[in-house]
Amino acid sequence: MTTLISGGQVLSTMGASAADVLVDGEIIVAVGAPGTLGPADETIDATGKYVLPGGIDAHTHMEMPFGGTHSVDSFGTGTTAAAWGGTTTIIDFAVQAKGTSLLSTMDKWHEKADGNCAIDYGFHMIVSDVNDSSLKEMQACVDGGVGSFKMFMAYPGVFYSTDGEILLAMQKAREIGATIMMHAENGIAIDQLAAQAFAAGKIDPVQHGLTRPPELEGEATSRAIQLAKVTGAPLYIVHLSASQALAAVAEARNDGQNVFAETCPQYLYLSIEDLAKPDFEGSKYVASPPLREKSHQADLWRGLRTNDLSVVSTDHCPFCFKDQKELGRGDFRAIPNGIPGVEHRMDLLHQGVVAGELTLGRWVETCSTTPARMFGLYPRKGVIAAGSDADIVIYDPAAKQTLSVETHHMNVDYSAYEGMEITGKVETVLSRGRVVVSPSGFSGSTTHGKFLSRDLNQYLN
Ligand SMILES: NC(=O)NCCC(=O)O
Ligand SMILES: [Zn+2]
Ligand SMILES: [Zn+2]
Repeated sequence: MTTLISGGQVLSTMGASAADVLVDGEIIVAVGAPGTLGPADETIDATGKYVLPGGIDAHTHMEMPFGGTHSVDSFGTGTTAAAWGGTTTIIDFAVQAKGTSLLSTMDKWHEKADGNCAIDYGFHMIVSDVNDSSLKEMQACVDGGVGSFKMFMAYPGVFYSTDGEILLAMQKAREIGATIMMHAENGIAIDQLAAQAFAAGKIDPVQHGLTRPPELEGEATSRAIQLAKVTGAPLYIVHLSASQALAAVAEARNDGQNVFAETCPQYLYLSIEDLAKPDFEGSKYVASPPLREKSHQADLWRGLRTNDLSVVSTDHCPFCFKDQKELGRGDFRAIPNGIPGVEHRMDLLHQGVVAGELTLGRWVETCSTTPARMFGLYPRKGVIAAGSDADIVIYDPAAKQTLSVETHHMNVDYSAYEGMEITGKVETVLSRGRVVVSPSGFSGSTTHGKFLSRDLNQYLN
């Protein structure tokens, strides 16, 4: 079966150019001047639209156990919502519980995801129990296509690793060519501040932000960078939110160190004012690192332009307001951490293009091409080119939409972006050549997505 996408502006990291795209089965077979390809079994008219590589969200948490509950999107509902929003690949986190092995964790995540995804998916591994055997197992994870390991300087007693444990994992990563991803917040200091606030009767959601000051993200980021320098391991800072952390990343990159960072749409658009909303509404915005003062946002947009921030991921981790966020009424420390967003990343970053913060090329680069390159998926994913998977988004840059819980497809009872007006909308999405979203609705299936075993040799290009 062949499909011709004709008349559109094909986007790459270089910007837009008028071209047609021919798909045969699951693969793009040609990209050519308008009118030069085809005929095909089916033609999709993309006149006036962008034709871009499907989004790659390198940071999601489907069905994640956290804070005594689970994030509410299953792999099925979460990947379906992702597809609606123009994301055709996710990389989710398998979570090692203390006392368990990395390999049994990987098996468990395969059981959850395999046969249950609407789009292709890979895994990173969260290492929360550093010991001789888990260090050894890191190589087996790499062999199983999982070559990136997230560690936490936050959440003492849960996911937290000491500096010594981080050093050991970084040494191993350096030895086997893997990447360490870091949740960089000083969790030991934060827990003291949070306990003091609670003891003083300060219980509201905004305290989550006030007790996690940006300096403690900056400090942890600098510490992770120094540990990476000593060990020679590449480092990827996840969900960077604060100007102080960005400055540390920029300095390391200027010095030529292999340090990379992502930010997330919530840090570009939402702020501590959302966390301070009355009637416990602020709980909808509790995530770590927390939403910051608005003054950080301009620095983050600049970081995206200068490539000190290389990737935009969502850190999609949805908990319902009712029954889940509610667990922390009376104690902000018990509010499950996470904000839903897997469906909206492409639209929200397109707003950056509309506002003049990003070029079209940078939109594609931060949301698709760079995550593909960094995590061993390029050129199979992240580019519209002959030989690549036909993961293609046809995007109408002039369409208008309003984000809302009433219209989104994520399995969560609120939208963090309720009422936000967006210019631009996904019109059609192909996942490996199959139309999964079109103006007639969702036509995919949650058995379509395949596990992506990632190639370490492609990492961090
Ligand atoms: N970010 C967050 O609040 N929840 C998900 C877990 C994590 O990424 O730290
Ligand atoms: Zn994290
Ligand atoms: Zn996360």
